Order: sequence, then C-alpha cells, then structure tokens
Amino acid sequence: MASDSSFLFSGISFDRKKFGADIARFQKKESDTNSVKIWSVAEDESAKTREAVEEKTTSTKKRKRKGNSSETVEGFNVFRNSASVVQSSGEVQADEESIELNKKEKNRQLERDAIFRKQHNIHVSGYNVPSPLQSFDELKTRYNCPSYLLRNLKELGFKLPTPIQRQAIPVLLDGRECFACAPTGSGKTLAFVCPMLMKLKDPERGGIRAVILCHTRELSAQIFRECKKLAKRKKFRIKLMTKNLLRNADFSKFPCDILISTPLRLCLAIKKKKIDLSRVDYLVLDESDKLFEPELFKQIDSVLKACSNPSIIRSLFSATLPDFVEDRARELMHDAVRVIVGRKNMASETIKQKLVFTGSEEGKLLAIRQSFAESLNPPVLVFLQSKERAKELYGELAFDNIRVDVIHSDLSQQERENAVDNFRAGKTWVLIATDVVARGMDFKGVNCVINYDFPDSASAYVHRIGRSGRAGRTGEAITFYTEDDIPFLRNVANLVAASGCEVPSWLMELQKKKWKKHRPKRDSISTKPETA
Ligand SMILES: Nc1ncnc2c1ncn2[C@@H]1O[C@H](COP(=O)(O)OP(=O)(O)OP(=O)(O)O)[C@@H](O)[C@H]1O
Repeated sequence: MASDSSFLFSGISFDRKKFGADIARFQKKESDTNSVKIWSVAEDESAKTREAVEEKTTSTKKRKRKGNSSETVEGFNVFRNSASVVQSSGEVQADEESIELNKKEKNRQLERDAIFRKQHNIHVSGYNVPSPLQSFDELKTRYNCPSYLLRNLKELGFKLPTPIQRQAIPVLLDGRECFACAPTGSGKTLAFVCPMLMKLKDPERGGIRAVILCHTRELSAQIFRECKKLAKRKKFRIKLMTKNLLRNADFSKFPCDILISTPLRLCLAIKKKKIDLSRVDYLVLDESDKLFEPELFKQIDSVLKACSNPSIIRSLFSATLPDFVEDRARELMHDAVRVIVGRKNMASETIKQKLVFTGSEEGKLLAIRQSFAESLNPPVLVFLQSKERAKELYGELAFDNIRVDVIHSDLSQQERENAVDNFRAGKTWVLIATDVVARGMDFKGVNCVINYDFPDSASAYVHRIGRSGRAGRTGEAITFYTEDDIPFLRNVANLVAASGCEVPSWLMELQKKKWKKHRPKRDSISTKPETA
C-alpha cells in the first residue's frame, strides 16, 4: 500500500511474514513481466498482454534451448544415440511449433477481443484481462455455470449480456478485483451478483461469505430482491440487513451466504453486535463514488477493516467514477481490472434531455403544471433539492387531480416502501422525491424525469436522469433552471451536448465553474398564504 494511503485504508495491514512466499512470488512475477504497470498507461491492454505473451513464449523457448544444450553438455544420456535423442529433438521442434501456434492463436484472440470490445464500447485497463462474454451460454462453456442460474437468466428474459456484464463477469470469475463504470440502467447489478453466485457455488453454514454495500435502504432492498430472483432454486442464505435483523439477530450464529446492507447498519452490527466479517470472500461497493464521499468515509473504512480475509475479492461499481475514487481503488486493490463502458461519467444516450429556463420559483410551478396539463406521460419522477421543498411541491400538486406521491427521508420505513411500491405498481403517476431515490433505483419504464430543482452536482444529474431510459429503453429528462443556477449550467450543458441532445450555443459559451455542492437558498414553492 502506498505510504501516503488515506485514513480510509489505514486499517488494512498486510502480514508480510505470513505472506512472505506470496510476496516473493509477486516480486518475481513483476520482474518476469518487466514490471507491467497496470495503471500508468490506460486502455492499451491488448498491446501489453501481447508483449507479455511474446515475452513469456521467448523465455520458455530460451529455457527449452538452455535445457537442451545442458543435456548435450552434460553428455550423460544412456539413449544418446538412440531413437529417443532423435525423438527428443523432434519433440523440441514440435514443442516450439506448438508454442508458436499458441502464441499466434493468443494474439488472434487478443485481436478478436479488442474488436469485440470496440463494438460494445468497452474499455479495459489491467494486466491479462479475460475475453469478454459473447453470450450467456459462454458462462457454461467457459466457466461451468450451474444450470439453475442459466435457467433463471432465461426466465428473467435476459437474452444477451449487456456490455458491462460481458466484461465484468469474466473479470470477477477469474478472481480478479475490479472497478467499473457503466451508464445508468445498463445492468451493473447482474454484473456483480451473477459471478458472486457462481463463485459461492453452494450454500454453506460457516458465516458471512459475501457482502454487498450500497448507500440507501431502498437500494439494498432492491438488490436483495434481484439476488433472490437470480438465486432461485438454490437455497442460498441471502439476508437484508433490516432494522429488525440488526436488533434481533444473533450474529454469533449467523449462517449467511450474501449479506446486503447500508454502511451505517453494517457498522452498527460490527460495533454493537460483533458481527464477524473475517470470512467474507467477496465485497461489492455499489454506487461506490457515493460510498466514498466524506460523510460515509468512516463507515466504509470500518467495513473494509472488518473484511480482513487477505484473499477477498473487492469490486466497485457506479455510473460515475470520479478520479478520487479511482485513486482509492488503486490504493485498495491489487492486480485489479478497470472496466469502463462508453465514456466515464456520461449520461445514458437513450435519454432525450432538455434544459428549460423558468426565471423564478413561480415559473417552475407554472411550467410543471403546464407540462402535466399538456402531456402527462406517467410514470414521472420529480426531483427536488430538499425534503422541505419536496413536501411543499407535494402540497401544491396533491390537489391537481393527478395521482401524486412523495418520498423523502422524514417518512417512516413503511411509508417509504409504500411510496416505492405504489410507483412501481403504476398506482402513483408522479413521484416527487429527494435524492434518496436518485441513484440505483430501477423503476421500470419511467418516461420522464423532471429536475424541478437543478441538481447539486454533475454526477447527481447523471444519476437522477438515469432513472429513465433504462435497459435500452428511451426516456426524457427536463431540467428547470433559474438565474441562481446559471453559473453551474455549463457543466450540465456539456453532459446534454455529449449525449447528442441540442443545447443553445450561448450555453456552451458560458464559463465552466468548479462545482462542489450547489444548493442555493430558493424561494418557497407554496402558494398558500402563510399562517401566523
Ligand atoms: N442482460 C440483460 N438484458 C436485459 N435486461 C437486463 C439485463 N441485465 C439487466 N437488465 C435489466 O436492466 C435494468 C437495469 O439494471 P440495473 O438496475 O442493474 O442497472 P444499473 O446499471 O445498476 O443502473 P444504475 O446505475 O442506475 O444503478 C433492470 O431492470 C434489469 O432487470
């Protein structure tokens, strides 16, 4: 680990004595492969791998030749003049030919992989990255995938892997650590759950074997359901860290194959209930950039410390991967593969995006009412910057003869679940929300996302609008802005333009501004007279 490693990873210590043999092996490997630096040169994995293959072949050849000559020099061979000598030189020749063929085939495979990745907009960095999947059937032929899983994939209607699944699944199945960035709605959940189930093979009773962390209870509940669906017909113990479980479970006897939790609940379980994570083999940080934000820093750090198994495989997934997360990943992981689908930190290209100037807060309310009156195409998600503002807008729209509901962190768990379920079931047409459901939530078929309040960061924009246009479907995103938001408009305009949507030229001429959190104080939405 780098000497300047952050506090976040300060708890991870490496027992050099215990793993002395491994250190020696890796040091040797490093010099053997001429210290192929994973991270210094991006995107040119195939060239590097080709070099490595060539080098390996040459050194094998050298070794062969050396072995051959030493045989002659030693001159001790009872079969010196016999057929076996002739055969042995024939064998050497055959070996060399087969090495040559092998090398050619490997190079051809690398080229095929590179072409295939290009077709699917997959970019990889890292040493010896496994070939992407052509189809789910390859899970069987290459990795002996159990039939229950293939059957479940079929029943869920997944015909072909998405680009992130094509690449991240083989990386994880090869036992490599991985950090990945792929657009919203592109199937990242399956990309980490499928290899996890395959690696776990069968249910076991010996403690917690895999952990998936994500930042909200809603998202944990969603991932829990996805895991259950994929694991159908196999009796894996998949557990969701609910308040009840946290309060009542006896974690000293806790058979669990996969545990899904928010960082806070898992930390409480570590501190108060002494949950044992030392046997965890697989750890996934979903929405990893959110998890690495300062407010969750300590919690994530304590989870990482508790997951002390030295052979653990960690992976990070998100639709946005800022540089600071990549830096953390490099400090944290070894021999990891970086997988990027499309361009990093970009909005999904299937969403039609529009920026609308509303002048004032009043203008926003008029604009949303007009938009609903002209063409309300539910389901619609409306994002606001705070729970107070979400409640205010709900107060306005609740009497407009549309089926509207609201979700924010002041609601009880049951109310939050009901709001999500009713929206999913189509009972609610318009869901007014804070950023609590901006990331990860898979509401199928959201037709339109309205950013009533301008998002507080470029990544918040990408995640919010990514609630529509999922799994290849089309969607629409409308972002209101007022005078207060203009200084931050250019960053979002760039994202809109980069996805191929129209942006007025004056917007592209605005100054780019360094953007931390933009949450201006806004005038109240409520049109009701204030009571004294
Ligand atoms: N191979 C596939 N073929 C078709 N649909 C798929 C496939 N894999 C996943 N899906 C579907 O795509 C949708 C989006 O998947 P998922 O929620 O995993 O996206 P995501 O990439 O994690 O998005 P976000 O970044 O917003 O969290 C889900 O409804 C899922 O069932």
